[in-house]
Amino acid sequence: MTDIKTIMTLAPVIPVLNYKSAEEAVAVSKALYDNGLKVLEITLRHPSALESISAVAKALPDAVVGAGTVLTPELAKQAKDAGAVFGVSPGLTETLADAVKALGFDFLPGVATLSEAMQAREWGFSELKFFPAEVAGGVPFLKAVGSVLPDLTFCPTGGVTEASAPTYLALDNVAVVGGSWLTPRGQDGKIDPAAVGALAKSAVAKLGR
Ligand SMILES: O=C(O)C(=O)C[C@H](O)[C@H](O)COP(=O)(O)O
Repeated sequence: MTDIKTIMTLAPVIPVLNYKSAEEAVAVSKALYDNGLKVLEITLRHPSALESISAVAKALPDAVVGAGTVLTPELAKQAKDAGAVFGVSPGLTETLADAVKALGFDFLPGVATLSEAMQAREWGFSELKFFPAEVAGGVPFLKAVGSVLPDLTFCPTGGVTEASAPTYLALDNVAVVGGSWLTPRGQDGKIDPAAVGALAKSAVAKLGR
C-alpha cells in the first residue's frame, strides 16, 4: 500500500478525470501514463466510474489509480473494492473520516478553510486537497495556512491550470496540484487521447518530476 504522502510525490499533477465509459477511461489514461503522469484520479461522477477504475487499474498495473468525488462511506468502500488505491473528496465529514480510516483507504480529503483544515488535522489527516483552490483564496490562502499550520501539505485543485500550477508548486506546503485541464472534451463530446498526451507531456516538461 502506497500512502498519500508518497503518492503526492510521484507526479507534479494529479489529473482529475471525468470519464464517461471504461473504454474512454483506458484510452485516455494510457495517454496520460505514457507521457509521464502516473497518478490518476477517476471521479465517481458517472455510472461507469467504478468500472473505469477497475479497467484502468488492470490495463495500467503500474499506474496509481485513485477515486475522486468520494462523498460517502459507501462510495469509499465501492471505490476500494473496484481497485482504487486512494480516494479524494471535495470536503470531509466525521462519518467519512471514520469510514476511510476503518477501511484502511488512503485518503486525501478536501478543505477550504482554516477551521476545516484544523478539523481534518484533528482527525489524523495531514495531507489535504485544497478545494476549490482558485475561489477559496488560492496561493495567498496557502501561504497564510503555512504560517500557522506548517505540518499540513496540500494538493490545490479547482481552477488550477498549467499556467498557475508553478506558483502553487513553489510553496513549501504544496506537494502536487490537481486539475481537469489535461482532458478537455472536444465539440463532439469526446476526449482526444493524442491531445491529452501532448498536454501531459507539456505539463511534465514545465512542472517537473
Ligand atoms: O470531484 C471532486 O472530488 C472534486 O473535488 C472536483 C474536482 O477536483 C474539480 O472538478 C477539478 O477542478 P477543475 O480542474 O477546475 O475542473
